[in-house]
Amino acid sequence: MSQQTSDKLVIGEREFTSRLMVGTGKYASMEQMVRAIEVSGAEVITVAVRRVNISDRSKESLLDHIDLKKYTLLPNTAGCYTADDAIRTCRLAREAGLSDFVKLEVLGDEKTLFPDNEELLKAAAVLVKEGFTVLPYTSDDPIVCKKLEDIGCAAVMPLGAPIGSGLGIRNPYNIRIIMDTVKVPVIVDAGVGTASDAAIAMELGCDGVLMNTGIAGARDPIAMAEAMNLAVRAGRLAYLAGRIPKKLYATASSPIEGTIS
Ligand SMILES: CC(=O)[C@@H](O)[C@H](O)COP(=O)(O)O
Repeated sequence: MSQQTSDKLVIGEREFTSRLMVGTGKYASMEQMVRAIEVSGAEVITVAVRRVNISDRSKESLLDHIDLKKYTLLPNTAGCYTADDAIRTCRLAREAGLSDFVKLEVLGDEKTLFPDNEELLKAAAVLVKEGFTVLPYTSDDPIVCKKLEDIGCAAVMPLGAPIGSGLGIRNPYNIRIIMDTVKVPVIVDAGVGTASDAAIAMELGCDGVLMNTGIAGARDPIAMAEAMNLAVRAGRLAYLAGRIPKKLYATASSPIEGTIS
């Protein structure tokens, strides 16, 4: 079996072949979103619970456009600023039959959209106890990630950069420390701007990448979805293959030993 087919991403009791997770916001149309998701090869799709009409499922909803047999839905708590609000949103998502596999976001402020880690830890503790599989969006802080793992989160999702910024992986050193610190999967979430950002995250050894704006905001979202698909797979393969050590000086590519003088 090749590395590509045997190399699964395992989160809690779920298993995935693709290591790319994608969002559903900011597309020009539902048709464009559906096509981009398909081309991205993603199996996990995150949807803001606030965007789903859960009170009246007879009305048109974002979910009408997603093949729920094909994709794993990851409801998220985008727009929640307190633990209570995020907990309530997850409960609503579960009661409405969306999923108990949730991306937990508790934001600190509207300008940075950075996580409020204090509220995040509170919400994660409650939701894990209630049986949710919790994937928390957090800052790139190894101590917070360790606390989230100890609480029982199934993965940690440190930001690469602020949501929607496209700044890429701003602190690869912290991401590496997080990977040394926790045993649960590390999924870089937010800030990925282009394919090389995704490849860098994967080459660092991250278990996956979650993104939305980098694809939906591109001039050609379908082409970018394909680029991200390839970049995540290329980065993963390069990580598994093992990069050569960096050296200051040259080493000849054609060795001189054994040559005919
Ligand atoms: C879709 C979603 O969950 C976002 O909140 C996520 O954090 C992605 O961020 P980018 O839009 O920067 O990729």
